Amino acid sequence: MKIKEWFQMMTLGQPYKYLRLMLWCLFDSIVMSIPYGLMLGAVYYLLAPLAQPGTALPTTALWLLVGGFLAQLIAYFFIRLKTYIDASTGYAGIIKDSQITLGEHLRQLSMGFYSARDAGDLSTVLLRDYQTVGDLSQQMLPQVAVILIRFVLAAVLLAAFDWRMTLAVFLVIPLALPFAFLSLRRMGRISADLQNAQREVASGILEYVSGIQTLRAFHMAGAQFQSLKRSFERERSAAIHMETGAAAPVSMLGRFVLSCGIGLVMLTGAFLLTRGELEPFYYLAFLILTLTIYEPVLTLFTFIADFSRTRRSGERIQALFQERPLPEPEVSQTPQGTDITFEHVSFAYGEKEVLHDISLQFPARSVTALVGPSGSGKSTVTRLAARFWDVTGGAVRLGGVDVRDMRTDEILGRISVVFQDVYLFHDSIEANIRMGKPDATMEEIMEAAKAAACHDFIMALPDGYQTIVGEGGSTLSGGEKQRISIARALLKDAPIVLLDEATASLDPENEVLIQQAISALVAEKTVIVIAHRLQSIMSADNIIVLEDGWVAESGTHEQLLARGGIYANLWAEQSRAGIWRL
Ligand SMILES: Nc1ncnc2c1ncn2[C@@H]1O[C@H](COP(=O)(O)OP(=O)(O)OP(=O)(O)O)[C@@H](O)[C@H]1O
Repeated sequence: MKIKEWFQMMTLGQPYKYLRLMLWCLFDSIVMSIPYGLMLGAVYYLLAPLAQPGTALPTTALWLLVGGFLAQLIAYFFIRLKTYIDASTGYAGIIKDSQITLGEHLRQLSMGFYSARDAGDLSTVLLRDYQTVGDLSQQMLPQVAVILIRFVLAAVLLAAFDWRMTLAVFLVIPLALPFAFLSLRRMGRISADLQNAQREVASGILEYVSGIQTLRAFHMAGAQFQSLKRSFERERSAAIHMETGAAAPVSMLGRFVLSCGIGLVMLTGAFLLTRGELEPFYYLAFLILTLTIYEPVLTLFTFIADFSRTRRSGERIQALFQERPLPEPEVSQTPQGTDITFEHVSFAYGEKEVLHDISLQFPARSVTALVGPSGSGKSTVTRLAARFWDVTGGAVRLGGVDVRDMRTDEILGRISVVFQDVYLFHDSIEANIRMGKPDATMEEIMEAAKAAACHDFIMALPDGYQTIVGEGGSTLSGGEKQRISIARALLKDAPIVLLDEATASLDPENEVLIQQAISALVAEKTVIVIAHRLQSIMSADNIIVLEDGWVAESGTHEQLLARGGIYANLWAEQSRAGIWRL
């Protein structure tokens, strides 16, 4: 990876803001290095009388050095304070801005992106990955800046004293680096294991918590917990492996090589000293400065483990940024009417084509039902009508306009979607219904709730419309949730309704109520309904039977029965199964 790309990734796409912060850190590090210079000066003045007996101690110079040291202390206090405050608020700002930008970006991604995405995975990126990158770039990059400054300053200073000693100081650094890079690769592999284990744990927890009721009902909570426990175990052993298998050896190795460096400096110095080619003062100066150079290098070594972990987090954040939204037209065209047509539409999820050159008509203000075996492509058709994805061949038209020539919000503004997987937010019932029309009055909300047959059960709740719904709607029954989602759609009053009929069989009372709510919703609308029970769509204006992504047959209920094809068989099967309750 190029340094520029890496820097872009580590600074969460805001390198200039980050560089400004880093300049302060550099300044801070220069000021922090001043005492070393002053100390060397003091040592020099103290040693001078020893080297030439009879000379007086240069007290003025020594006092000046002490004064300089005090001034540095005061200056450093304020600079440190400024750097600390700026850095903390600055980094927090960088992370926040990047998260907001990512949030905005995610908002623009196609609905299809979400339906194919694991929620645990996304939240890992938004929470854990951001934290990992944030923590490290906050700690590591300033350290790198400090190391660079100290290196350059010390190298210049030392080279001015004695080039042979300078060589001895820096010789071990390139020797230690290859080991560090070798370990970096090894750690890359180990940290990939660790991150996979962490992701597995995050998804496992989410799944366990959301599915706990189902699991308990099937006496599977224990078994599923065992699998979650195994994920925890894997995470733990990967973390231990990371420390013992890679991090510890790297820092030990680095420490060893650099300790050899101190030995080398002492040896070279002693050799030059005995030959009279080096003054004792310079020998002392080298010993002090060698330590100040090696110390940050060691810190850098210990950062290597964190760096490889962070790199993957950074890559995952970038991968989300690189997800492209569906192309939006410059000017959104206005559809004439609300009919939907599929013209020779083909569609594939990745490599797998699931709709093959199909042409369909969904006339305005009429109910068209989609029927067919599981996996025949019914849901895909409804989702393509709302442009969750773009077709791979042909075109989907809304009111004569290709949906690709309309802005997504223009399309979704005309469509009410009532799918099976109803999601209610952890908010009041009123707020959940209001989503359909943010500026609706309370009367309108109640009217919609009445039409969707949920007003009575809402009023029976202790807090009525202000009752807070559990996350995902968990405190309401399936039928109640579905009716609230219908009330939401009724309030939106969009001219097109996409409806996925519930597969789960509901109790007769709920079923009647839902049918009543649906009848209110679909009146005078362009409706595409996915029907699982044929009896509920007998009166549909048109029924399209899909099979393996092809249109097998279409017509009214009577026409299809008379035809004696797939529909007639399905009808006979469902009649035999005695599904009807009416
Ligand atoms: N997000 C997806 N990624 C990959 N393949 C998918 C995706 N969604 C659906 N499919 C596949 O596309 C095919 C058609 O699926 P679709 O959900 O449209 O069928 P369906 O008729 O609505 O089925 P069901 O009645 O069971 O809901 C199936 O083979 C399914 O496995």
